[in-house]
Amino acid sequence: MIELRGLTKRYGERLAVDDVTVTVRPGVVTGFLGPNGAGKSTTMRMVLGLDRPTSGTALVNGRPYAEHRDPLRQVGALLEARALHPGRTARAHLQVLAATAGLPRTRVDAVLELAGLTSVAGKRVGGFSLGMGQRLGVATALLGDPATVVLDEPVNGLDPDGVLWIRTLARRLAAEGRTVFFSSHLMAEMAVTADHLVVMGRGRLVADVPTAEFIRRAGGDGVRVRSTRAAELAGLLAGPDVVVESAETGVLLVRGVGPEVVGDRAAQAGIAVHELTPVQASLEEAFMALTADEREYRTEEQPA
Ligand SMILES: Nc1ncnc2c1ncn2[C@@H]1O[C@H](COP(=O)(O)OP(=O)(O)OP(=O)(O)O)[C@@H](O)[C@H]1O
Repeated sequence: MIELRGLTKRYGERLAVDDVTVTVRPGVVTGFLGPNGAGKSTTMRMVLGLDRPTSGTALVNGRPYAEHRDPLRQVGALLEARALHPGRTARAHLQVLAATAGLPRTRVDAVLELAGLTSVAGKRVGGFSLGMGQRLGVATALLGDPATVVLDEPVNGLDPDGVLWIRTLARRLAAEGRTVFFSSHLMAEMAVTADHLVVMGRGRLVADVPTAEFIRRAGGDGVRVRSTRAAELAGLLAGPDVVVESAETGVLLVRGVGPEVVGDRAAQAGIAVHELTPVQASLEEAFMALTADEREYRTEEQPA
């Protein structure tokens, strides 16, 4: 579990993280979204004790990171900037870490296997591709069999196989009851991987909601209806929770009721319908709508 309470980080005049209070729960995959410069990396660094909050607290499994006596067993992290000794093999890299943290050597082979790196375990990491380096980063994060896993942009540089691997792994780790908190710029990836979303914009918390709810808030799912009697049908569908828009002549976009209701009402009135298509709002649209203010502000603030 990660608990942020009034978490704030100021760099000179800039409030990188502004009074953020949020709980990242175990058992679900939580995605961390926000435009560039929103404060995601700074927040993750404070969770991991790499940056000191100006005010507020960041607790991991009930304590600040620095107060844990066995930090690698508590939280595993993959951060964007990783320093790897290029001359070391993948196995040696993990063995050094395991020895330093007092972890059993068996964990090294276990995470090499988990990350699909067993066949290249004896190769020097200096020759690793970005994707292999990313897999080694994830293996490193999981070395201590941690209850909480923090991954900053884990799918960066991964091929489609690697992306699928991260998705499956994140879901498995959550199903095992761990807290999984990961950031990504790939909205489509978030939509299929994250159960819950924490969204930041300009240092502030913009949303802390289930993924489905996030999409619904920004317009939600709808039904596209085509009929020569569209205006008449729009009148029949009108209601307090129903929004009917007309995208083009003879076409309606209906929100608030499902395709069954639209079809039934049309049939009852004897109105022929030539198209009835459920339309899902994309996570990308939802994200853009929710963070528009934050991005506009930043553009004004930092002219290119
Ligand atoms: N060490 C630092 N000194 C000064 N300002 C910093 C420092 N680290 C971050 N910032 C500023 O704090 C703000 C938040 O940055 P941060 O890297 O946390 O954002 P982010 O959401 O991770 O962005 P990105 O997606 O681009 O990585 C930015 O305006 C950044 O310029």
